[in-house]
Amino acid sequence: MPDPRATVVYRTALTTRFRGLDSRDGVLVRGDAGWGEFSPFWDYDDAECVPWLRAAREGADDGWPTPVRDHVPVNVTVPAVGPDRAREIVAGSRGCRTAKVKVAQRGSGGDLEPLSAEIARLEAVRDALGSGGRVRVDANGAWDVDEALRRLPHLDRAAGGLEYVEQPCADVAGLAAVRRGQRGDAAVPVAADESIRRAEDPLAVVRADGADVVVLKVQPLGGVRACLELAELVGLPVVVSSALESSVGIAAGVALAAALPELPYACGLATVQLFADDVTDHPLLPVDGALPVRAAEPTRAALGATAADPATEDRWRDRLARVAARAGRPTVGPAR
Ligand SMILES: O=C(O)CCC(=O)C1=CC=C[C@@H](O)[C@@H]1C(=O)O
Ligand SMILES: [Mg+2]
Repeated sequence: MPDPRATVVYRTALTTRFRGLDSRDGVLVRGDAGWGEFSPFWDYDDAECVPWLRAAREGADDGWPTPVRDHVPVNVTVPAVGPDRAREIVAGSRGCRTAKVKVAQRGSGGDLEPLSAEIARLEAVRDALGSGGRVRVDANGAWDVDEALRRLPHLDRAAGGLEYVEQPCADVAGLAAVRRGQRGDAAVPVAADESIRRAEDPLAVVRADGADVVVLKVQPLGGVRACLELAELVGLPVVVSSALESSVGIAAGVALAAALPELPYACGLATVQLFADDVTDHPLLPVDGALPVRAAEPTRAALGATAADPATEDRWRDRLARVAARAGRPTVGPAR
């Protein structure tokens, strides 16, 4: 096993296919302040990975700002699964009172999932949550404006009321058009995710009146402090969400959620539930629908169970070295 005081490459299967992935991998880096995670998805190029590395180094070298709360309410994340599995995921969510449901999935032929399948999933989620719970959907930018306006009233009804729709369309103009195009009294609020984390100018969506809520993810946005600054500039309610990390990366999201002055919505940080194995014996899993505000310390046994195969290990070490060279500072920890 690699020296856990330096850098460790992990890999785990996912319990349910998510974002087209059946497994997740990344690097944990250790510094004077603790642990950080560097785990950009493989479809991100080296330039896009630089903020992810900045976030990992913040966790390892600087630690987190002072929290203003000691727990963070979280949502259960329901991938694009059938109604029975959706019900099971909500029932096993450790008390989450909010569910985020993936919609607008494309099949292998490129066709959008039928509306009837999305309705069945949402009805099952509402049934499992009961009337007091909240339901939101995430379309990951896959609809055009007409498709969003056509589907949203049906999904809103099936869910017994949607809290918001995350990234219904790919671009800022589309988000603004979805906000404008809905009937006033039945309008589903719009949350911007990709329009913040993958945008050259994350404030463009705010200027265009394209969002009611913004989703902030620590790694792609360059760290907890960078997100706190962005939240202040944006001036809209913030939902902190994961980038599907191990408990080490989730702890950074929790640190952000804990430091925000206001936290009106449940956060998308319960995704360790999608990991078959975690890097610690004390995973950041919800208790009564909330995560405790604390760090996550990798443990020897868990690192053994999640140790990456040599090819994955080499791939990550090469990527880390390339991105570190771009970022202008040496890789954290000694090379192998
Ligand atoms: O917000 C959540 O409930 C969980 C995190 C989540 O949905 C995501 C994590 C990682 C990649 C993204 O495609 C996805 C998202 O779009 O928000
Ligand atoms: Mg999203």
